[in-house]
Amino acid sequence: MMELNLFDTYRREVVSFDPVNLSEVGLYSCGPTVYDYAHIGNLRTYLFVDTLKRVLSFNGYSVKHVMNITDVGHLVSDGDTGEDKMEKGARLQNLSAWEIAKKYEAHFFEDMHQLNIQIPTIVCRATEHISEQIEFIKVIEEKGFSYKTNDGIYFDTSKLEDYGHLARLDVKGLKAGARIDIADKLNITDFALWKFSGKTARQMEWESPWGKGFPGWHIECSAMAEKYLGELFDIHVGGEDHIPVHHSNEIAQSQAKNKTRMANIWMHGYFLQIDNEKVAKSGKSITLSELVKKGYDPLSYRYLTLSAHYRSRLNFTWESLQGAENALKRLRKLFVSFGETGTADEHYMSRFESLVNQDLNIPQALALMWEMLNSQLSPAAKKATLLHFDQVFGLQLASFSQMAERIPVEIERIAEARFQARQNKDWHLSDQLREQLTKLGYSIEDHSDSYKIKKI
Ligand SMILES: Nc1ncnc2c1ncn2[C@@H]1O[C@H](COP(=O)(O)OP(=O)(O)OP(=O)(O)O)[C@@H](O)[C@H]1O
Ligand SMILES: [Zn+2]
Repeated sequence: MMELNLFDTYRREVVSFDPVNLSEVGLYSCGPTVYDYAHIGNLRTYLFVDTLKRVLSFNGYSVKHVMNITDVGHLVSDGDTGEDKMEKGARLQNLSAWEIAKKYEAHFFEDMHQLNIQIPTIVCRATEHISEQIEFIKVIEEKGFSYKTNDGIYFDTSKLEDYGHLARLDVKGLKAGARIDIADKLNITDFALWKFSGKTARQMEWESPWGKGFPGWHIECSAMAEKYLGELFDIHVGGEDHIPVHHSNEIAQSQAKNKTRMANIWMHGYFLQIDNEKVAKSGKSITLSELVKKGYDPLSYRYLTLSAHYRSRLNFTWESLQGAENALKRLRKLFVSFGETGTADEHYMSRFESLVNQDLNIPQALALMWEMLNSQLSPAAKKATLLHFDQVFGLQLASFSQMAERIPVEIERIAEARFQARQNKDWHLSDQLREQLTKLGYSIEDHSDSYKIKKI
């Protein structure tokens, strides 16, 4: 087997992957905060995690992937101040925090499905692991790494010699230049482990040895990763914004309790940007269903993300999405035109493996795919090689049938009218149009904000 090399943010270098346990790789990725729709920036990070997982499987590893759902405790500001994003979402949308969590978690998995992202082995909600988080904080407290203020229990980052190593934080410099109010905190980098409910009534709160309240955002990942993957596992993943705060704090908690840095390799996906600004819920934001409504195939977005290396920022434009869609359509046409599949080509397979194993060089692997398609290989060999590559790309070529692209305009028109009727809650008209489609030999698969036409 060829060596697999991955970039470790902790060491700032490409390292050879050497799993803790050969029979199963332990992978943890930070999941969504379910107070709003995920935007395509968030989805870029989940696509990166999915590609990483596919590369691990491609190398013969079985992967235990754990992902959390943040449904409590993620405050509006990274500095442990401001409202809880869940409670704020609930207030703005006139739903309970629990309803908000349920609603957006369902939307999130819908997006995952549309992008052909494999579901993690274990999905764990923060609100369902409160006792594990309390136990974790208790040990941190016993070991002398915490202190109490008026509004909660805080982690004392000055107790660790190398706090912030992951981010190469200049803690002394931060202190000297501090202009922000650190309230009752002892150090600017200290963070909440448990927050008290205080005077304002909360929808989500629990009893604890320190009083009624809720966990800080970072403790859920340390506690749940340890529960499902142990004190030291293989790879921990998230977006680049997690490096200075969230992941630095996860590491601090696990160092205090277990004397480990949680994972041997820390990997980070870089931002999707629009006009060179981070795509963000509070700023420029586009959702997957907006792309679908404009007529794009979700997998075109997947293709677009494959065209940039995960450690470089990607600037989203509609032109680039259109380019990806054109490429994907061409790929599907070629795939179908090749007819029966044959034997994959050894030479291209080995070049492909060395590219994906070199810190996931997917853009070059994609270029290699086009080189192979334009080569002198037989159609049957091309098809087999393409299917081999698609284990990593995840473009679902194997299940793509020619029919998918040949929906008659008339059928599209009726389906769209039915979608509009559904949006207007005109159930009678919507049912009539569905019947009409069934008679014409088509069925509709409904999604929350879109639909898919299928030949019966
Ligand atoms: N523009 C972006 N490009 C790529 N990944 C992103 C982007 N914005 C956030 N992420 C990542 O998406 C994942 C989900 O994060 P989460 O649901 O907490 O959203 P968020 O960080 O609150 O998003 P936002 O900043 O838009 O409010 C995290 O791993 C985060 O690092
Ligand atoms: Zn996390």
